[in-house]
Amino acid sequence: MIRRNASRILTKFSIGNSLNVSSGRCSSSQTRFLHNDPNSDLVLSDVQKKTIYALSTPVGKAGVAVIRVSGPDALEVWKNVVKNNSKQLIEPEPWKMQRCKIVHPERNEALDDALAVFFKSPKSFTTEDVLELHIHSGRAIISSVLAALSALPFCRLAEPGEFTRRAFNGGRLDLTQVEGLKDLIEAETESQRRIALQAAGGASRAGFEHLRSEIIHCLAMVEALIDFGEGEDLEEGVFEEARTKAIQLNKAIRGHLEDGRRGEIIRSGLRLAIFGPPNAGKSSLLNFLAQREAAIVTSVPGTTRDILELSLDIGGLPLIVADTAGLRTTDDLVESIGIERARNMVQGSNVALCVLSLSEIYDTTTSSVHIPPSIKELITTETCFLLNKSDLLTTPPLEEQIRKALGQNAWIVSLESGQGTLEFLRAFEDMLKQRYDADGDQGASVPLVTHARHRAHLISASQFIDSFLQYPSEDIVLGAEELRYAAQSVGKIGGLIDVEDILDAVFRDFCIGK
Ligand SMILES: Nc1nc2c(ncn2[C@@H]2O[C@H](COP(=O)(O)OP(=O)(O)OP(=O)(O)O)[C@@H](O)[C@H]2O)c(=O)[nH]1
Ligand SMILES: [K+]
Ligand SMILES: [Mg+2]
Repeated sequence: MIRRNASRILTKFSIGNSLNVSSGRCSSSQTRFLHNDPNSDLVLSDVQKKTIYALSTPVGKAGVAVIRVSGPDALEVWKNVVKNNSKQLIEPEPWKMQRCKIVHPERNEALDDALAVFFKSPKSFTTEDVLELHIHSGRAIISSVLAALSALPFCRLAEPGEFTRRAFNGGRLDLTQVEGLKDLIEAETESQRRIALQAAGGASRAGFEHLRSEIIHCLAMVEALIDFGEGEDLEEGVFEEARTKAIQLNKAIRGHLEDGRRGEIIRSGLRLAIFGPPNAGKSSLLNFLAQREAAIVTSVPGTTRDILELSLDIGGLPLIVADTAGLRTTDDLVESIGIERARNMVQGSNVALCVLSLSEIYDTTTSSVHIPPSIKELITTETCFLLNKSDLLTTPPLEEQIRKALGQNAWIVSLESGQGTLEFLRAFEDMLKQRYDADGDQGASVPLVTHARHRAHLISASQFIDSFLQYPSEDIVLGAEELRYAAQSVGKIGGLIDVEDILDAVFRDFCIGK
């Protein structure tokens, strides 16, 4: 009786492709995958079965190049090409580097003096048998070894990303780890590296898996209620408990969604817009940040017309810094288009830095700050201020004074003399790290959502949970559907579907049927 009910739950969850369809149930160590299209037949297709090889390092002259081989015949590849000095077979000792000669399988000619290592399945990157040949990196050597491998009829050249694809299919990596691995390779700054390493190492996977198992736990309560009914076999109050849990879960999901998009911003680069009136020193600031004469600086107001963007690493954060046209009313057609672009740039930025000439906005007699209306309309509570040209005032105000009018993120500098610039840079970096960085001790914690895809699935999970909460206890069958969809939405983030945890949750938490 219990088993029948349990397998009914299981059947409902058997969506997507199964690696072991005929066996019905997966053992807890096995993992099943939900591909984006649940009807696709991607799993273990012919493409997967063959042994593949590829150069894993860039082509060119260097000390070492690595050729990777993966698949059921990796050992066969070893036997054909990995030999000792007398061109005799070497027995592979798994996971141990072995000195060898790489030999052409047909001509028996030594191609290179090398190191080889055999990774026995499943303890390998792809979970298949893997062979790595560490050869000297030179065009002729690399092509002779690749040609030798192509002479083996049971091997073929790998498609782009195919090793990682196999690691995913084998359950070594989930989708967040695949994305993390790609981001790690592409990381250009410290914060990007840190965030990608977390994801590649499985921290995002663990976070999403936890969320999904909590939803499943909630679903299991509702399922038990449907199957056994409250009162007889189940304790009272299960429905309320499920609702309370669902409310908590939605709160947790919203917490992840309301992270200021830090993860996505760090991956793609933080957009910093420099804006302000003409001649304030906006282009001078860009040049200071870039440490080169990237933008034209002249005493002519309206020098910058179009947007000039540079990618910079500031304090380990990736910034896309935009210098913009000075904001003023003008009859010049070209300049007015530039000003329109500047406004859009400020509004679309993550951080806006307003550069003002201190002598023009600070009244020394009244100690007050006056900002032109064309600038004022673009200012928000998040706007940062750089009051430039302090050298033009005999007694410039203290930063504390101007912060009373402009907020904490305001600094006084002279980009010409260099006065205050390093202090500004340090404080500005700290502020950015506080807002965006994924460094545990410096700023905020590592964000869970690093891709728009994660966000979309989390939003739909949250909506399904909301729908569940709309149903009264008489309609829990319909409510359960919503929870099921919520779990699936979170499952899609990692591309993983593991059915065993549903059953575990049911049997662990309820004393059913005694
Ligand atoms: N005295 C003084 N002059 C400065 C300072 N910073 C910049 N300047 C000068 O101010 C003028 C304008 O500088 P830019 O950097 O071109 O100013 P901008 O805001 O980009 O100007 P537009 O592109 O025309 O809007 C140039 O002559 C700079 O040399 C400063 O700290 N002190
Ligand atoms: K100028
Ligand atoms: Mg300029």
